[in-house]
Amino acid sequence: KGLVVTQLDVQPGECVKVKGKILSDAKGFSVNVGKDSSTLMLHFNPRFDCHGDVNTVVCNSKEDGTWGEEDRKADFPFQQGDKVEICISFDAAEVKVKVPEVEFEFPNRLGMEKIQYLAVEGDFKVKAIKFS
Ligand SMILES: C=CCO[C@@H]1O[C@H](CO)[C@@H](O[C@@H]2O[C@H](CO)[C@H](O)[C@H](OCc3cn(Cc4cccc(/C=C/CN=C(N)N)c4)nn3)[C@H]2O)[C@H](O)[C@H]1NC(C)=O
Repeated sequence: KGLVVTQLDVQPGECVKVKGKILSDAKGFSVNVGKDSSTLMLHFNPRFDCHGDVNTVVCNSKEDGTWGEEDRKADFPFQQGDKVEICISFDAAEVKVKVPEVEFEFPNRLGMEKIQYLAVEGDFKVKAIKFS
């Protein structure tokens, strides 16, 4: 199922860092932060080849189990087999996802004031997580 961390209390301006390795035959993976699995500030979903998407980062929010509008990003700074470090931070207006060379932004649609939940799913092997 993947790594799930609950009972977090990450405040605006703080950073959730996920270090790991993308599988060499990855089809996709996702990093999810929010309140719980049904209420996500951000579903960050790089797709190598899945759901009909090729090399596309799909971002979305989820409110009480209902997906919001998808936001497909132009950049795709990932390669199968890569080691990556993904840093997520947020403020009242937006969520930022920093990876080497690229920073993605996504609106804080739900106006969440803290991150209590982190889940990493799919073709990604988590090596470390750090909260700073
Ligand atoms: C065109 C038809 C209608 O439009 C499509 O409609 C689909 C269903 O709504 C959307 O898809 C949905 O989009 C959502 C975001 O909005 C979530 O990503 C959701 O996934 C949830 C989910 C996560 N997870 C765990 C997970 C996450 C990542 C990888 C894996 C597994 C890797 C597989 N590895 C292998 N096999 N080696 C597993 N499971 N389900 C996805 O189903 C498509 O984007 C959308 N496409 C477009 C262009 O609009």
